[in-house]
Parts: sequence; C-alpha cells; structure tokens
Amino acid sequence: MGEAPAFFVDELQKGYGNGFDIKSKGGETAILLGNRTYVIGGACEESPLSIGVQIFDQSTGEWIYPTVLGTKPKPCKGLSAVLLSEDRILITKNGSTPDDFAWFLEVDTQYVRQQKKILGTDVVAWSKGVRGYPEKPVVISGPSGVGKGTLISMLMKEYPSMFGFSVSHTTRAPRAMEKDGVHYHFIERSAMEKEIEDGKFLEFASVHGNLYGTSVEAVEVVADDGKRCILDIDVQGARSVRASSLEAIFIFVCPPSMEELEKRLRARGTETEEQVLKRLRNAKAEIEQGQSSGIFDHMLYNDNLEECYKSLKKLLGLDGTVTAPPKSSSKVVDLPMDHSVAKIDHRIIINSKTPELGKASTNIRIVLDVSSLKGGAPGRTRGLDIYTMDSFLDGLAGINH
Ligand SMILES: Nc1nc2c(ncn2[C@@H]2O[C@H](COP(=O)(O)OP(=O)(O)O)[C@@H](O)[C@H]2O)c(=O)[nH]1
Ligand SMILES: Nc1ncnc2c1ncn2[C@@H]1O[C@H](COP(=O)(O)OP(=O)(O)O)[C@@H](O)[C@H]1O
Repeated sequence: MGEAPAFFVDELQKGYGNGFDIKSKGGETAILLGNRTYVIGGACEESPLSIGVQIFDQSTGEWIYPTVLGTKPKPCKGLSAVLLSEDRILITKNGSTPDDFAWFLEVDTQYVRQQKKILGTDVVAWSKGVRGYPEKPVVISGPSGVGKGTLISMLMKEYPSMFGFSVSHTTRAPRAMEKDGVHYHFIERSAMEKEIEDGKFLEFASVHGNLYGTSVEAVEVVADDGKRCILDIDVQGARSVRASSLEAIFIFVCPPSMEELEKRLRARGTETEEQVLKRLRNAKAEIEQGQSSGIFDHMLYNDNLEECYKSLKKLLGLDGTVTAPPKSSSKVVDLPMDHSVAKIDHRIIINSKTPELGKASTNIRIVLDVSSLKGGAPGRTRGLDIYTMDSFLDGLAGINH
C-alpha cells in the first residue's frame, strides 16, 4: 500500500480537513465525516486509471485503504468535493466535459454497508452522475427453449434505436452461431469469479451447471446510449435484480406445454441430449417459481409466436404510435479548470474562480440540481439536472413575466 500524501497528515491531525477546497499539488481534496477524513484525488495505486481514495481515521491516527467498488472515474488535474448527505460525496472534476464532471463517492449507502458485510473490509463505491432517467429496463425470464431469445430478437429488429440488449457473461461454451461480445461475453470460470468478487456484477447465478451474470456495465452502456435495456436472465437473476436498486419491468414467458417445450428445444438442436434433459428438468421448477414467486409483473404464453409478440409489444406500450423519448435540450458548458463549489439546499453552484482571459464570457456559473437522484453505485446515479446560472435566471425571469 502506498504512503498517504505527507503534507496532509499535519493538516488532518489538526482536525483541519472539512470542506471542498483542501488541495495539494497532486490535486487531492478532502472531506471530513465524523472522525474520518476522505482524501480523494490523484491516481489510485492499485488501479492507476482511476482516482484514488484514502481515509484518515482521526481517532486512531491511521490511514485506511478501502476496497473501491463501482465504475471508477479517470484521474484528472484537480477536483472539488461536497458532502451531499451523510452517505455520499459529490465530486466535480476540473476541466471536464458535461458527461464526465459529476461523480458520486458513496461512503455509507445501503450498497456500501452491504458490501462491507460481505467483504469484511472498509468499502467505498463510485458511481457516475448522469442527467435524466432512461426508461425502465425489461427483464425477461422463462425456461430454456420457450422463445425468449426469439421474442427479444423480434423486438430489437423492429425497434433498433429503442432497445439495447444486456450482454451477459457466461462460462458455458459458445454455440455455433454465437459471437463473443454480442450474444454473451464468454469467460473462464476463474476469471468470472474474480470479477464477481470485485463487485462488477449486478447479479449472477448458476444455471444448468454454468455461471451466468449481468455486469453493471452491460446494463449501463445501454442506458448511456439512450436505449431501453433488455435482460434475458433466469428466475434467480430476476430475484436478485428485484432486490437491487435497478427498477425494472419483470416478464415471465411460459410454454403452452412441457411437450411443446421439449419439441422446441430439440428442434433448435443446440444442446447435447444430456443438456436437453437437464434443461427440461430445470424447466419445471422455473415455471413453478415464475408463476408463484411474485417476482414477475407480467406473464406471457408463447403458443403462437405472432400473438405472443403482439402481447409483449402491448405491455411495453408499443401497440400505438411510437414516439422516441425527448432528448434533453439544455446545453451545458465544460467545467472550468479551476472552480469552487457551494451547496445551497439541493443545488450545487459551481463557480469558475479565474476568469478566462480574452474571452467575452469570463465568469461561468453552473447549477447542479441533486434533488431527484435515483440509482447509484455500482451503476450510475441518475436524475441530475445541470444548467448554467444564466438559463436558471432566464427561467425565473420568464416566471415573473
Ligand atoms: N441469472 C442470469 N441468468 C442468465 C444470464 N444470461 C442468461 N441467463 C439465463 O441462463 C439460462 C440459459 O441460457 P442459455 O445457455 O443461453 O440457453 P437458453 O435458455 O436456451 O437461452 C436462461 O434461462 C437465461 O435466461 C445472466 O446474466 N444472469
Ligand atoms: N411460439 C413458437 N412456436 C414455435 N416455435 C417457437 C416459438 N417461439 C420460439 N420458437 C422456436 O423455439 C426454439 C427456442 O426458442 P429460443 O428463442 O431459442 O428460446 P430461449 O431463448 O427461451 O431458450 C427456437 O428454435 C425458436 O425458433
């Protein structure tokens, strides 16, 4: 483990360290919470491509190097921090673009507390701040061979700009037509177990003797692309997602009969006889759980494919005229290299400290509204509203007229 920046120790031991402006040459900043000071900045020793986090415990005088989970921000020349509530710190990166300037470091959220228990170490977790909300992801479960993949392909083909598929990781061997990174991320068991330990998965389960899992990134990249995410996962996975912070719609697809299911599975011809028998044995338990667990919001019966597809579209609100969700139109400028932050209720006001010479507009003020945050680590924190002070004042003037 690396040394903590020496110049901090004196300041921190004096109890100094509350606020968003204790900056060193390395660009670190510090936040005091209880008797712990979170020192954030510079590059992380263990993963140099992300910002480092160290904790100074005032009561013991010792440095703690926590396990850092979630999507990590890349290092930058400097940053500012504001304590939002007692459980998370908002970090703004100097000189960054609007899609990279707001990050959250969770220090005592439900997710962090849960992970502390599992890992038995100190834990902090990053999540990236994102404007607005995507539509709820759609979780589709059902026994092997019922037609989940077929229905999802139809949906993606008809609405390519609206839906995106969550590409799962699996330890099973690829089928003849399957492409790595498209149908699944095919991975060795030991590598997947390591990634699970590192907190990279939203959920995972052992299904038909193989490991399957949805990485946090698999879902987030789809939402970042402005699309609605579709997850094809088993009942255990659906249960885990239900218990997570991801709000989704849960659909279970039933076969018309076990005989028909067997016929489809055999006709598909992708499994060995042993695998077919295993999948049919598991199907009974899956259908029972699907129907009685209370996890699923909707049941679909895939007897006639066209009828079933119509029902799927209906429950996703696609039976009428389809309108794309409006994209946010308010433009935000890049964050200045040097800035200060202040918190007023649910708004963070970001002020550029040094006017940029030779430019007409010198004093940039950006407002970050954090009143409607949703989600969080290990995924994204969504629902940020970011605008310039000018547009905020224009809005107020509009109301007054
Ligand atoms: N929990 C979980 N289940 C998954 C995931 N990806 C696929 N599955 C499920 O694993 C099972 C087997 O999938 P697969 O081997 O592709 O065969 P299929 O059932 O014939 O489509 C299916 O029930 C899938 O829904 C995942 O990321 N997590
Ligand atoms: N309603 C249906 N009627 C007849 N065959 C179907 C129907 N739905 C899907 N199939 C076929 O059943 C097989 C299994 O479907 P698939 O989408 O691979 O299932 P899953 O993804 O649930 O394992 C495929 O060969 C598919 O073409």
